[in-house]
Amino acid sequence: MPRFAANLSLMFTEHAFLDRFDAARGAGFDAVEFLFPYEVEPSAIAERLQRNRLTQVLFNLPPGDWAAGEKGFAALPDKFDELQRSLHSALPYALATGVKRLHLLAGNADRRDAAAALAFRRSLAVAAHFFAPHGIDVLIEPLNRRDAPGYFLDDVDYAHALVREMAIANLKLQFDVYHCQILHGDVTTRLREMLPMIGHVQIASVPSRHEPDGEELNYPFLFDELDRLGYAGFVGAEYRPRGKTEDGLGWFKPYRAGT
Ligand SMILES: O=C(O)[C@@H](O)C(=O)CO
Ligand SMILES: [Mg+2]
Repeated sequence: MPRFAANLSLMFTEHAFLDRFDAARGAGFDAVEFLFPYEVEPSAIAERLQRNRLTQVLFNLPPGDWAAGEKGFAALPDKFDELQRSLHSALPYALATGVKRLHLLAGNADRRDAAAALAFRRSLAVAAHFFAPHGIDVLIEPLNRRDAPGYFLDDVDYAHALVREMAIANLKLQFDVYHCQILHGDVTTRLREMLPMIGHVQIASVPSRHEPDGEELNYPFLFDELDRLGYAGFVGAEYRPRGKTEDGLGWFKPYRAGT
């Protein structure tokens, strides 16, 4: 049975950020993820995780000015210093939360630009090397072009080939089913092919990015497929609830611990 993590940047937003940990536990989750922790002290997050016996499964490395549309720096040759500083800023959060996966954002750049592609490879190697002594994987995630126009990493096959080719033990693919379905389709075949490189899976319905309970994809089939493939990682519920988060958890009921 897949192990689900509630994404606290999108779910339980009825509550203040720190109170979302309590709400996730109350709804039966054992694990959480979120986009960015950087506006809260690491110790405050650690305290909520401990109090609720929650596993922190993922968060993103700093993105730059997110509100202004920045989405990281890894593929931006002129921002290598900023990339390096961002690794240091994330480390105290990683240590306090015990997280074992960090998503490295690529930034807005053209994938066909040789300088951007080279910068991306260099950043991946540097970030993976930086976090390896802490037992932390660095993940890259292709985003669809409708939600993230201009984003460097806009192709799942390219990302998978890159991770395979670089062959760094703690560099992995973050396979967001929602983005993959919008970019390419053929999700099941890609999961089968890419599983050895996959460090994290995320889900949402397509096209609405609401609860994973209908629309284009058959999630019960995909969850069973992850089991058939022997996927041992987490599945991040990264969706925007249609209404109150608790009211939309019907999809999760069969997978709740103790049910
Ligand atoms: O899918 C997404 O949007 C997220 O996983 C993310 O990290 C975007 O930055
Ligand atoms: Mg995602």
